[in-house]
Amino acid sequence: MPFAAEQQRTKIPVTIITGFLGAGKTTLLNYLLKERGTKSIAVIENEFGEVNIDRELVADNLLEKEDLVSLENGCVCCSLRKDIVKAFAEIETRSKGRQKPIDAIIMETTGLADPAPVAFTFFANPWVASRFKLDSIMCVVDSRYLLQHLEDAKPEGTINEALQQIAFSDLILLNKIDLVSEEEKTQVLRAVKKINSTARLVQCQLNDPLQRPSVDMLLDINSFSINRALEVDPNFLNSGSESEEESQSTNPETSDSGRQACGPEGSGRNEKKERRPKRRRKKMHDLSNVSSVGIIARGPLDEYRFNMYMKDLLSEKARDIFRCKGVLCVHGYDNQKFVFQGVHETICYGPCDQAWKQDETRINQIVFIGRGLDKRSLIEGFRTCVWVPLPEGWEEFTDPKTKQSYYCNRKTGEKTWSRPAPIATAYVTSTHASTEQPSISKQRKIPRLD
Ligand SMILES: Nc1nc2c(ncn2[C@@H]2O[C@H](COP(=O)(O)OP(=O)(O)OP(=O)(O)O)[C@@H](O)[C@H]2O)c(=O)[nH]1
Repeated sequence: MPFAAEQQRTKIPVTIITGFLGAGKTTLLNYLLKERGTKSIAVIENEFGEVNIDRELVADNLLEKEDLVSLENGCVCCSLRKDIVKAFAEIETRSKGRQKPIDAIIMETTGLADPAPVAFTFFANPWVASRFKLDSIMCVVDSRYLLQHLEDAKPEGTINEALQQIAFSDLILLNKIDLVSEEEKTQVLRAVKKINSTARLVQCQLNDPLQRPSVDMLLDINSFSINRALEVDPNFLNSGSESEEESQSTNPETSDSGRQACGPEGSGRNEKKERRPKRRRKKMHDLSNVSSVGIIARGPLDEYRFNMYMKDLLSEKARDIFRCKGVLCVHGYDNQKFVFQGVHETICYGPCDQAWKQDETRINQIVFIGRGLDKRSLIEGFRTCVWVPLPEGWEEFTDPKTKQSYYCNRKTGEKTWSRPAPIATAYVTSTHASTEQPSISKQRKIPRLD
């Protein structure tokens, strides 16, 4: 075998999973991990919000917990670009202790990431290029919301993330076909083909074992093509912001390809950049009006209150809340852990496969990602959902017809539907608050709200 081909063969294939918020990327990742057979797979998980729910949802499908590297609270295409190289280095270091070497890496990007700069790392950084090859960029499309996301008005000169993700992929999974009519599906297919007519297109329902593509169709398929990337963006190979020294770096510790990231904050002015020759102006990745609010609350949730809170919130804000998800501890369910998943107004809330472990701290973690989020009212609302014991004299009853709880004061005879509990003991923290850090989540550096 010629040397170049042999070298290519021994590189670890990397699959990038892209797709808008809530499209089904983690569902796909978990499916690939469960059905991996004898392959040993490492995962790079990138989460936009500081509260990392996906790590929790993926962890149980890993062979070893060391197989997961998390890049949190930012986008790999923006502020965390330099961290991609470090993540690869981390995987290489960790895999040295393994009996079986890593066969493949899957990187799940945030739903707001532009895959182009991530792909660029494979060509710009010689250290990465010598060890890893980009096998495929796979885009999971949410058939129900794609058209809405494509229509989103974006400021002049900025990218539409949903469009860019489709344009840059070589395999497109048209997911959630159970949620659209035939006519809607035809419209979505037409829109996808208009953006990208060359990618392989597979219709699927990733949450249904009978409607998923086989793993062989998804991993180690060698379908990324640099020529196609250049067709989509002739400037692709200039698209990074690496300076000459950075892109030649063979040491991942010093690699700093994220310094001049896309987006208004990242278009940083350092001297190196100003000395470089001018390139054709690229579209920016502008997330200035999009934010995430992460909330961590100790103590079980009152199920009824939480339902009401979400119902009220989504009846007003469903279009702007792109995504919410959480792991919850609900009062009255012993060790049962709950997962909450929301994509705009589509909500799914149910028991998790795993129970709370004996020594696990029972906390609720929830994250909202969206446009123009009102952080304080989200947190205050969530605070009222935390369950606390009833005050002296009050008892809880269940209405036999509606099955809804109501409360009765034994002494005064007063009745009420809403829980008459003081909520001052509720303990809620926000990832965006500014005061000091409580003990509950030390390693995540989440500041305390109250
Ligand atoms: N109806 C339906 N729901 C699906 C399908 N695939 C995934 N889901 C659900 O969609 C929700 C979001 O799925 P995830 O896999 O977490 O989406 P994601 O793209 O990883 O989300 P982010 O990481 O937040 O961007 C979950 O409730 C899934 O169970 C599908 O084919 N049909």
